[in-house]
Amino acid sequence: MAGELESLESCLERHIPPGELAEVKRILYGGEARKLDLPTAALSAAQEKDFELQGYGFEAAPEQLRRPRIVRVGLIQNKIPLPTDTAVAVQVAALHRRIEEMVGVAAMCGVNIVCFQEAWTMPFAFCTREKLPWTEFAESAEDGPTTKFCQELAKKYNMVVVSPILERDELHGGVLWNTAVVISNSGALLGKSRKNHIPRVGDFNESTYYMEGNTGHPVFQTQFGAIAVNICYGRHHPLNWLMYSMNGAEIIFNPSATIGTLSEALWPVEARNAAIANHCFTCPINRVGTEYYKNAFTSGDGGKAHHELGHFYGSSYVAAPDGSRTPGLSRTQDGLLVAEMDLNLCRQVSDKWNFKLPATCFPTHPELQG
Ligand SMILES: NC(=O)NCCC(=O)O
Repeated sequence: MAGELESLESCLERHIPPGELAEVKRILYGGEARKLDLPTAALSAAQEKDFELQGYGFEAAPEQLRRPRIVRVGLIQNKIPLPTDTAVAVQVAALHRRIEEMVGVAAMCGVNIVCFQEAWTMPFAFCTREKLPWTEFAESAEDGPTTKFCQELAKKYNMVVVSPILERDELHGGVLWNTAVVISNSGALLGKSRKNHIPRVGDFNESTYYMEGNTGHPVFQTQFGAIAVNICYGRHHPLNWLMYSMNGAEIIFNPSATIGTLSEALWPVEARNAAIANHCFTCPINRVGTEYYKNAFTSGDGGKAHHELGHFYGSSYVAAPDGSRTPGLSRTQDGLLVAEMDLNLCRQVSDKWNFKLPATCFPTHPELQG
């Protein structure tokens, strides 16, 4: 990608004197994250399939009464492999193939829960405001081809799969939603979580297609921990994270599609702050690359019509409740980030800092009491 910075981390590594780098990382990231020793076969497969693979671990203190609750999550960010004017079914099939190879590598790395980027089966075409062919990418969350594909992956690899798609709810008038489908490691459908804050900012014209979701703040109990999905724009709303966390989420995924000129300065702050404020792990994932549309569209601001929404800057990362975080994946390349975490850290940090407890105990807020 000409002219795009590869990543903030590679820039720091290149330019900060080695003697000061560790201190810079401590201040910026809460310390040097422990690098996971990933299998050589996985590293070679990632290289061969042309995507970045990184792995980091978060520690918790040993406890007397609870065993460590170790889980590995995988975050996948990717470009669309084909031009946006390729036939819909061909684009979907190419994305399925790409994700299949990346999930195969996640399995080699022992990933228990994998999450893909927002609307992963399609270009992020909502900027265009055109209905066809983009609405043809919508599928049933319950039994659409993508859910069936993910169920096969889940069973094959004993992995929970979080699959954010454009949903068509055939049972309720064929209405569209922006939805994350959650599939258990057994392959069973655990449920779905609909995006509950819809952007009306810049060229993010998503309300032309779907409205605020009606599924509340569901939390899914998986074999590996309690998870929730706060889709993209929901990231900017602190109370949204709070609600998932109050409902018991230990890991909150944030599958996104966002561009450098709009949100890149917010990206490292918001999900990380949510992890701190809510004593949980957060996992923001952003797509990569620039997607080109044959028909130009305007921004409704008197400016010139254009063919691109902007550069999706990747930079997916994981933040822990103690405020530490992994480095981000590349700003320009497909990537898989593996993070190992001990979920005991959530309660340990909660007991230490107590950010949430006063609100739940405060007698003038009975609505917050269980
Ligand atoms: N996909 C989406 O909601 N994008 C809006 C922009 C942002 O939240 O950064």
